[in-house]
Amino acid sequence: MTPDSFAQSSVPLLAAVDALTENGRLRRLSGAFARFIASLGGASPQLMLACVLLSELEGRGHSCLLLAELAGDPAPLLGLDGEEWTALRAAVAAVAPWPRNVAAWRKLLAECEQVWPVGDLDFQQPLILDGERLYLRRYWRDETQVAHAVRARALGGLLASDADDQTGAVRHWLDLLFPAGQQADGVDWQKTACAVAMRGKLGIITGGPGTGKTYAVARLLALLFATSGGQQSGLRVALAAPTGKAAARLKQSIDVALAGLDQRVLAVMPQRELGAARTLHSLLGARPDTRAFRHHAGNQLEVDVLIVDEASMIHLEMMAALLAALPSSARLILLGDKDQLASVEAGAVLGDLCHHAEAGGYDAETLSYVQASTGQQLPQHYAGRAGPIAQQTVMLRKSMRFGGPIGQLALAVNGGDAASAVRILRAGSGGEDGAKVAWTDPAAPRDLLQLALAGREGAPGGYRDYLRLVAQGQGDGEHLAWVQTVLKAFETFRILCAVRDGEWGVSGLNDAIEKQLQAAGLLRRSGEWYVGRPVMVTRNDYGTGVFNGDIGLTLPDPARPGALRVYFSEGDTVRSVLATRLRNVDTAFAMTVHKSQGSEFRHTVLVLPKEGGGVLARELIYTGITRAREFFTLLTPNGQVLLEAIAQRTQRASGLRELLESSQLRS
Ligand SMILES: Nc1ncnc2c1ncn2[C@@H]1O[C@H](COP(=O)(O)OP(=O)(O)OP(=O)(O)O)[C@@H](O)[C@H]1O
Repeated sequence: MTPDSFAQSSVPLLAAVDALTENGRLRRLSGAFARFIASLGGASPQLMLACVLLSELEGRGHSCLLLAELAGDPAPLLGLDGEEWTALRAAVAAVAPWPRNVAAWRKLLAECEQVWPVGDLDFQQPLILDGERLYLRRYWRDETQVAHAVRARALGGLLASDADDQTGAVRHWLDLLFPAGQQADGVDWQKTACAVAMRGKLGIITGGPGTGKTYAVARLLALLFATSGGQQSGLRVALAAPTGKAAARLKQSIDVALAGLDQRVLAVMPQRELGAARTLHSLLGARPDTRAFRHHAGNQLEVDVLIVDEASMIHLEMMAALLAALPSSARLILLGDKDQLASVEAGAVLGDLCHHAEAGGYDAETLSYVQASTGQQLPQHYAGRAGPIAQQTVMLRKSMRFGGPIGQLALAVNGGDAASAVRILRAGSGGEDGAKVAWTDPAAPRDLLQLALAGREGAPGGYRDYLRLVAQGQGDGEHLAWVQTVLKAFETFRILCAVRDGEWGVSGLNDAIEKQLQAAGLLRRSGEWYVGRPVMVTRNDYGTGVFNGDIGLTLPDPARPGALRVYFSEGDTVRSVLATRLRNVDTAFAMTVHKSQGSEFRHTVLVLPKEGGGVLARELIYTGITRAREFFTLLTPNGQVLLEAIAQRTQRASGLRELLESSQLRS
């Protein structure tokens, strides 16, 4: 085909793409990306359609496009209905042959000028065809780098079970640190996790909320100090998490856990303070207006141990950057819940890393090391040959915090058992006031407003509490102490939504709640900024030092009468910024489940919309439930939506899992 005939043959497809874009069914970026690829020359309508799909999927967190989806029916994956997909397909088929199966798609794409089929000579084409996956070059590179780096860490320099001195020392300290013994299946998984993390340069500890990940990692730190010189240890430890809130929570929990250590262990710990936990952006040295970091392969971090919490929130690009910046001599410990929602941006790194965590899959070498270092024989059903990452991964299986209905509900949802989930929720609602879990069927959003105002009978929260504290003012007390009291009260209760738009979404509910609180005399709104306004930052701002996802409260500035500041809680400290300096913020009485990751509230309300589909899946419900520390309320105008969501699993297309297992890594 000549360039002109290429352009002509793409006209019907681009018209179909534009029509869907106008209706808000496709991202504007997707059509623009396909046009950009066509502008480089030689793009067939089939390739342009693949580009549109690839771009759409990237927006939904997938790192690649599986040719099997392209050859089958990708409509559900794209959130399109059958007719919309048929229109796109017909626009291609009208002018060019429609590839019949995966092999035909592979052949067609491999012949495109803008596609690099891995293994051929690389001309730096923007698209990459790797086996039966089509990638944007950036994600292919990130996946490859992550797989290389993680495998190298999992394989390199492992302690052997017969390395008598070192393994013996690990055993000695572990027996002291974990005297109580069994937790689940006759195994102390926390002790096992510490032993496995001591074995090499990678330790992955996954588990649901309250399974003691932080408790275990605090003991791991003590063990690392004890075996590296005790009080004279010069071990450089860094603590980090994807968000400021999660970082502050990690530091607080580690401090509490360290304080509870046995005196014999404390005696060998260095007296110096662990540094504050930082966000990954700050640890790596993010720079304004660029995706590059100050720390990278050529200027690595100066740490010996890096502990990263809430690892499920780390997206592919960030994980690649983190691994590049970490010296190979440093130990990386990842903590997180593999069943939570994956990162907002592309990738499902922790989920891919933890693919075998449930089953174990430990090989003979690992079993023998665990026996030598912990004195425990893992049950036979955890034995297997699951690859190097699985050997360095331990799943904590018993919640130390949730025994009651919230824990049971989370388990039922995670296991896809909708009937039990409904039973637990309904039993709570029918029971006494103050039930730990409850289900409310509102007819209209205004039914939610009472809950937003005052919580439910016997369960704490409602925004009334913190707003009353705001109204009382600081009196004769110290300003900062008052701010901390108000922030604490605000943190007890939160309304989480599954979706952003519509009357049951974040935007509709924020408006409605604001009006209700105003009508109740709890808010005095005048203009955009008002005393008591909770806000969420929607974009990193290096000038003011606030980051996407940070939540703050607007309160009077003690130094300037009439001025307002937004206060952000960070563990024991509070940061504040003049309200007028914050440009990218939303009101945050209601927030999405996605944005709530890394936070917990005493009472969490999860609001589901009237219609299912889209983002509504098991992981979202599970993440919402596990944000509740003591009380959970589900609110949905249509119970069917809950059932459908529990039945639906989120699968993100990625080649990472396969790569991690492969002994022949692409390069
Ligand atoms: N082995 C244990 N013995 C006694 N208490 C424990 C043990 N493990 C954990 N806990 C307690 O259980 C609670 C939850 O533990 P921890 O905060 O470490 O869990 P987590 O998995 O890090 O939770 P989250 O998901 O909230 O981050 C804490 O109060 C902790 O002190």
